[in-house]
Amino acid sequence: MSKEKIALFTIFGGTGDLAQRKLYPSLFKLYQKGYLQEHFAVIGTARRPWTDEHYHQVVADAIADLKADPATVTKFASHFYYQSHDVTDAQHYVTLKKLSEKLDAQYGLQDNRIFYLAMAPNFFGTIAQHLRSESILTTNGFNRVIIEKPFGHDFESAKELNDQLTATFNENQIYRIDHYLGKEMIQNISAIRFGNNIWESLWNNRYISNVQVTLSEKLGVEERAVYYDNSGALRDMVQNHILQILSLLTMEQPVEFTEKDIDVEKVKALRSIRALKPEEVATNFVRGQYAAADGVKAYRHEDKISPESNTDTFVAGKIMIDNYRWSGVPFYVRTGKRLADKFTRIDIVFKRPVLNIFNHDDVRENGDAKTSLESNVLTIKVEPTEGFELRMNAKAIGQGFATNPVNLNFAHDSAATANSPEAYERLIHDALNGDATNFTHWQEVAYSWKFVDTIQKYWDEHTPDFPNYRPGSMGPVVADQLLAKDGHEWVYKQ
Ligand SMILES: NC(=O)C1=CN([C@@H]2O[C@H](COP(=O)(O)OP(=O)(O)OC[C@H]3O[C@@H](n4cnc5c(N)ncnc54)[C@H](OP(=O)(O)O)[C@@H]3O)[C@@H](O)[C@H]2O)C=CC1
Ligand SMILES: O=C1O[C@H](COP(=O)(O)O)[C@@H](O)[C@H](O)[C@H]1O
Repeated sequence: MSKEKIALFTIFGGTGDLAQRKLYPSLFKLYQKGYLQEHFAVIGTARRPWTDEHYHQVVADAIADLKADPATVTKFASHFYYQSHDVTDAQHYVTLKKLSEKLDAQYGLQDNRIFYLAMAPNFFGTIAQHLRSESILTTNGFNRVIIEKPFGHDFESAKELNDQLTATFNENQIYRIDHYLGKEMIQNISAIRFGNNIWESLWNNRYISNVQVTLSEKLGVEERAVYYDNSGALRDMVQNHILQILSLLTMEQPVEFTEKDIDVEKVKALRSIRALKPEEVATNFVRGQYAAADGVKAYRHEDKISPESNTDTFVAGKIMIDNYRWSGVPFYVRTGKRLADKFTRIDIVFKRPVLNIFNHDDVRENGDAKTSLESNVLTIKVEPTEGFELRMNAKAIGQGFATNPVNLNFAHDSAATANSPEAYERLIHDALNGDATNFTHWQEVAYSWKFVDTIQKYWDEHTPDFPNYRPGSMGPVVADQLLAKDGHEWVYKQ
């Protein structure tokens, strides 16, 4: 059976950064792998008056790093068409419909449509409404819309946006992108949990002491200062990526590994997160903003950022899950810009053995049992290395009976990861297949915003003492104290 997928992509925001850095390279990789062949076309739209020839050059430049042979690049780019289009102008949709129908006939696209909204979210509702009112949606093939983040600014705006979208599309036609769900090792969470009895049987509050999720970035806000200053780390990373990861780590085993069953379990997990009362925010969540150091400008002195900005460029928090499996286990999360390094990791910290029988001095202290044995830690390395590490206690070589922690390591080999589809490529492929498993469903978005809104509201009402961390560090000292007061510490320290 041919693996070819047949569709017309209409990219709103076709001249933008996301389209050029992520979408065109991903489409090209799907083309190289034969998922896209003869029966696909792309209409790129935006306001600037580009010609098709110029657009082909932009597409070729966007994939230049992939070092493909020029003939293949030219053939691929020939499937791209540019339409100058202001999304607020109804007349432009009439032209868009004509071009879509022409390309459908030319490439045999069977009325299959993917609308990719790679634009600022305030336009999503307008676009969806025009797609319906100007009858751009087809009746015979599929119509799917891929929505970029951020999906709203808070619960109310997310709901309003969702209402606008669902006036045109059913929930099963809406693909809300969270690119972390397209990452190899995030998808691997389910494989290790449900594919290995040793983990699933220990995956609960009897054996796990705490879980730590770290999404660390070395860079600052780069080109996205205006968006970021209006968002901050909590909205930019916690509401979506971190809570999605948390739902995969904590959900119950789905009846079947299908979109519907996984969504049911993820929603239950997100519903089980203990909502914070306003007075509990300060003891459970801390925020930070980077100062100047070592030639790096302070956040408040970055281009397009107000010198008085109180936007959080770092957040760390403790999240409790009120269900039978997780009651009592803290989930510590942290993310930030201008930290020590660029990496993502999940550390599952197991409870220590109750006694250390190997060292008699340790066994009793003031009549209490005490152990100096280290906790076992399972680390899921999401990036840059993709793999797992397990810290165990083993006998130290030599006389006597001392123990040492040792690490068991597995990393995907670099050849395999080089060929593994990048997140956007994988997610676009899923959307072509009509598989929304690795996209965010509305109820998940809604519960995530409700949790985050309480924290954001408290922060908006209390002025922080910023800046409070050095670029190149792992964030403010309050992030360490958050764990220390529970008798824990971050597994990854600088
Ligand atoms: N860039 C990134 O790395 C990421 C981006 N995102 C999200 O993706 C979306 C796009 O981001 P990004 O590509 O960076 O943004 P850009 O500002 O680079 O692109 C915005 C696009 O919208 C077009 N546009 C603006 N106004 C109109 C209009 N009235 N009618 C038609 N087109 C218009 C612009 O083209 P023109 O000016 O020619 O009209 C441009 O193509 C945003 O929602 C962002 O949050 C999410 C994750 C990462
Ligand atoms: O969604 C976002 O993610 C990126 C980090 O993604 P990664 O795949 O490079 O880890 C972040 O830089 C950006 O601010 C945020 O909007």
